[in-house]
Amino acid sequence: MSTLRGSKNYVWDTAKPLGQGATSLVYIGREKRTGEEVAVKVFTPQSYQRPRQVQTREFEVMRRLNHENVVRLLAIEEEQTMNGGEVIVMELCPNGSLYNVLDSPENSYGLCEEEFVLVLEQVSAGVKHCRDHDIIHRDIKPGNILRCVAEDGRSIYKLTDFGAARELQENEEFMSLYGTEEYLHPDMYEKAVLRHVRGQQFGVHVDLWSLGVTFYHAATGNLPFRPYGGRRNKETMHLITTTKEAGVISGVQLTENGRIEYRSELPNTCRLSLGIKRQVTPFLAALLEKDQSRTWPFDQFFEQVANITTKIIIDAFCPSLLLTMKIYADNTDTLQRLRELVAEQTDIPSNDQLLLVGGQKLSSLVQAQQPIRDYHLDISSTNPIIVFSMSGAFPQKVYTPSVGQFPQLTQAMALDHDYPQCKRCCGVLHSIIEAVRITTDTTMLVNMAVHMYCSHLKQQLSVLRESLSRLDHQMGVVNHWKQGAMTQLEHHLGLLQLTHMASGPSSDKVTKWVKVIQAAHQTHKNDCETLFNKLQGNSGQANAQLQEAVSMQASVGDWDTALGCTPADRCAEKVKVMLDRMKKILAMFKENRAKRHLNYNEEQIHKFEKNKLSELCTQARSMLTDNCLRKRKNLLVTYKHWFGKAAQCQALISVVGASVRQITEDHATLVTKLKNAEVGSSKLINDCVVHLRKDVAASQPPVASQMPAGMVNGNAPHVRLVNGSADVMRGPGSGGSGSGQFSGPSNPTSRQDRLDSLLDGISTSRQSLEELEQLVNENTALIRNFGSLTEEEKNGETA
Ligand SMILES: Nc1ncnc2c1ncn2[C@@H]1O[C@H](COP(=O)(O)OP(=O)(O)OP(=O)(O)O)[C@@H](O)[C@H]1O
Repeated sequence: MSTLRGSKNYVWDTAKPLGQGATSLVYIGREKRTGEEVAVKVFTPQSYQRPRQVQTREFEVMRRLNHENVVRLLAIEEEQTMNGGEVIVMELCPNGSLYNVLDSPENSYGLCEEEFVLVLEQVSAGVKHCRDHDIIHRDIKPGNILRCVAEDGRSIYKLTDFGAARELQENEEFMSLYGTEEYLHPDMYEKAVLRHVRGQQFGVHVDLWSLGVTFYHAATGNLPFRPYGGRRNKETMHLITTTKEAGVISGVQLTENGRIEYRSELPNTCRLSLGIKRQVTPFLAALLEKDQSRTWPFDQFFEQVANITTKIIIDAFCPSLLLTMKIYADNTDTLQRLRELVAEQTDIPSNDQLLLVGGQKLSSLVQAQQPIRDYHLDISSTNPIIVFSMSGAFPQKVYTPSVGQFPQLTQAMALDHDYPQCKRCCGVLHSIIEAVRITTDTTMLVNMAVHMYCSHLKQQLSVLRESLSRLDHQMGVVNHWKQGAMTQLEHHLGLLQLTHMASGPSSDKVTKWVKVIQAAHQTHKNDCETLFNKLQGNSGQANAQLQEAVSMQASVGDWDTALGCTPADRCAEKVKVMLDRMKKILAMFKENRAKRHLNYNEEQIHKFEKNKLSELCTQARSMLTDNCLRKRKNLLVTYKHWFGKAAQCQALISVVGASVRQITEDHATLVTKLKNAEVGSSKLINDCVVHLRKDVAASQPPVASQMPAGMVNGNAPHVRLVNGSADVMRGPGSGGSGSGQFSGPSNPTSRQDRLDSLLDGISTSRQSLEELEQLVNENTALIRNFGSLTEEEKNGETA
């Protein structure tokens, strides 16, 4: 007899249903015209015993929904049989449900992070679409979340089974009972499962509780509330959910009538990173809140989901903790916030963190106020931000990858138990593979971290070496200039003494000026010499420390990259081989369970396989603990020792760095002092010149047409530079003694002008070292020029 059935536009094969629910069977079908595959939900005869309005509600609800994360309704058609009812034709979701995903041994301890975030985001989007149409689902659970696979291989989750759904506003309530007991809100559980009749009304928030249980299940592979004995222990189930305190996200009873273990944190075996756990835990606690006055409105739930799913995820690794991290940051967060988030996971305070990316300091790659979303850095799980403590502090806590516990395997053969036990073993083996992979990755990352830290030390040393050698060079220049400036001041004094000789009536005044200028000059000279000597001493010390740091760095560079579990050990591959063997045993145990009775030979083979299962468990456990985790421990001890040395080297580098900064500052102070010395002395000399000019002007009748204005009214002389080219080091007093050549303007308009130039030059001050050096040169030329003037000219007389 044909198993094909149909409606006007569709046919379906009833031989092999896709799934079965309480009220229906779902089959794969095809559209007659296009051949497109669809899912056809055919209702069981019992379902027609429900009131008509309840039956049609599913159609009505589905007609109103249209969203990527809700299974799409294609048609509602009459089955073409004598008493065929209406069937629902939907898009086909051929990859099972979230329940099937979670039932796979691979996900025994929950989904991986990427998949979990997809579930969170997409299920919430589906629920939001329902809420936007004032619809509550009332039977949210992994079995009612179907999975499709997109073209890029990623999962798409879709809400299905609107058999219990109805229209309900946020402030409305309902009385009827729907849902699957483990996922039911405690109040509904009390009424539907415990049958306590209290006439309770329920609001839309019951969906939030079911979502909380579903997300917990997806995150951990287990239900959050588990009484001993499971479903049959209904009173305890109700007790757990109704007596749990706010913030508690799970309650488990491990022994009959035993204590209930409440937890506010996700279990260690959960595969999610610490980063997302910090986001998800309070979120689950809010959803699993029985007290209506404390439950979230839907808007807050959607907001929180968006908050988690739109975060930027940054990979980081802390070698001192052997911890691989995912940092969940907001779009607008900046470097400081990133440091705070790292501190939350590592306990290394923000201001003690050294963050390296590809060997470079993160702070040198991004700006302090730059939002993280604009970091265009190639950060990934294989190239994470490496987090060190600058002070060399070593955190106390250590992360060890958590794995599940193998069940106690009994010797006796028990067909019903052996299959689920073997399935649990497969789950544990999956978690061991993941732990082994983490251990191998950690080794690689520690090697990378050591390499990066070494190059960071080297980089700093080379910068310091360069800074010190630049400072040494500058010291030479400053010394050169210092001597020149001091010599110049001597020249000025010499010049004044010449003026003194020529000034006759003003001789006493000049003597006073000379004394004042000499005293000031001496003070400046002492000051500059003291600082210069200090600088020389510090620079010598910094150079010696730098040498010490260089040799320390060389010894820090020794690191054995073969420490720890490496890919060359092929540990993960070895455990995978064990898993393949175990899966074969699982398949056999499944068949045997279905047979319910085995003959003698089959029984013997079953027993052999059960022993093999036990051996595989021992082998895998030993591979992890005696090999991988032991090596991991050794790696940490060696790293700790290495980091101690590296941190010492870093500390010395910091000392040298501080010295270099101090030397640079002192250097700047010395330059300022030298400038001040020169400007100060020049000003005194200038004042002296102005006074002396006044005296000269008062004692000799001026020739008005040839006198510069500044000389007549006694104002500060106008600065006119003469470009000298003589070398300042040609010898102190060389200009003053008249031994040099005049190198100023070749044809001065008058000797009076030349004398003015000479005096003007003396009173000129400059801003920068180069300018001052040039001034020294210029003034030396002026002084030399002075020697070629006649006595009259020196007294200001014109030819
Ligand atoms: N569109 C679909 N594509 C693929 N499989 C589907 C589809 N719809 C339903 N199924 C399968 O059929 C099963 C039963 O469907 P559904 O949950 O809608 O039926 P039900 O009778 O309302 O069930 P319940 O007992 O949850 O009320 C689902 O668990 C799923 O495995």
